Amino acid sequence: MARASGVEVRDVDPAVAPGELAEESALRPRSLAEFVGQPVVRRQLGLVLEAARRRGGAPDHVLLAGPPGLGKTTLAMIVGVELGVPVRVTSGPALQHAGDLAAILSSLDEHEVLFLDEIHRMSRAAEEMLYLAMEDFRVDVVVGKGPGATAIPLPLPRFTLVGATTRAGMLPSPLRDRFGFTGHLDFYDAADLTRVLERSSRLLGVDLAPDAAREIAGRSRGTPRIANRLLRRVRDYGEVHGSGDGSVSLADARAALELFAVDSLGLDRLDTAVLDAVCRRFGGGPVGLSTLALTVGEEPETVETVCEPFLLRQGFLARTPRGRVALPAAWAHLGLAAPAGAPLPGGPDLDGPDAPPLFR
Ligand SMILES: Nc1ncnc2c1ncn2[C@@H]1O[C@H](COP(=O)(O)OP(=O)(O)OP(=O)(O)O)[C@@H](O)[C@H]1O
Repeated sequence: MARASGVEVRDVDPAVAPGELAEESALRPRSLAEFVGQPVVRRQLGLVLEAARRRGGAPDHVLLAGPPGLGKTTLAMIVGVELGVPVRVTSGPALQHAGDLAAILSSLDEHEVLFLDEIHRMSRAAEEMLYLAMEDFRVDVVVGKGPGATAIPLPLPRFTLVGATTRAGMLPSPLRDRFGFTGHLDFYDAADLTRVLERSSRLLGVDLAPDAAREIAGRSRGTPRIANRLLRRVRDYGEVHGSGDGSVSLADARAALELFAVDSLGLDRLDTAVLDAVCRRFGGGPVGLSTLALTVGEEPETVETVCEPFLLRQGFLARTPRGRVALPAAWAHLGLAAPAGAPLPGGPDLDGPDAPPLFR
């Protein structure tokens, strides 16, 4: 945990080396004005916060949904900064007992923000307690056991819950319905990622050539966290093999990205393994999620939340009632010829986060 602008900021990114966490944290935008891209969510959230500020009250609960690394945690911290209140941080997996949640809720101060990351991974008991806390600002603490047990209502301060999830479709509707605003974060386009990289390189003191920034942006999988990570590797390359004066050229960027095996579209090892499995191993599919995950040696949830959204968005894969299928772009990217009768883009649109489980 680190304190910044009166807000507790916790950075947990297993993909980043420990020495880089402070740097990663330093790159986080601290206000909505600094937050690049996501114009719709920025304007919607800006309005919700401004109205609450004018009323002098706490805003409605906010749900932030989208793939990893797009800025959900960053926005949660910004909610605290914009409202001028502290943010308490916890996560779904940490709330396995209702008592854990009751302890956090009862220690909140009036108008504080509670950031609950991975909210879809909360236990059922904590989730039920949260319904009451969100709606009536109270929890019922059960005292005693069996028929003699009594529920003692404990009033809570008026707080704002900011929930974040990579699996909006997994949230039960009573929970979803209790959020007054849901912001859906989408992958960033290359122009916005270029702006993220310009800002980050300024903060890191790297003199990044504009064409080098565009090159990194185009290979960042639409994700600011990946853009920042690649920038650090490109900076390393520039320091060791480049001019050594803090400047990074397009040639440095290309050589570094090649060294770290980031392909022309930014697909990483797992993305490529998934495409390769669907095309080569399963003849283009359909193949079910568990079989696919087993084949590439990953957890189904990782394949589904980290890898697939980008591959679906890029038109490499489609979901059908019988499983994942490769689209022509996947075959072309792997340099393979699509077999006759391979599915074409524009088939059944069953790949949204809210698609019924049958289709996932
Ligand atoms: N809009 C943005 N502008 C500039 N930088 C951004 C933006 N969004 C995210 N970043 C950068 O990307 C990093 C990752 O963002 P963040 O941790 O908020 O993502 P997340 O959606 O919460 O990811 P996860 O689901 O994995 O927790 C941040 O450290 C920040 O530097």
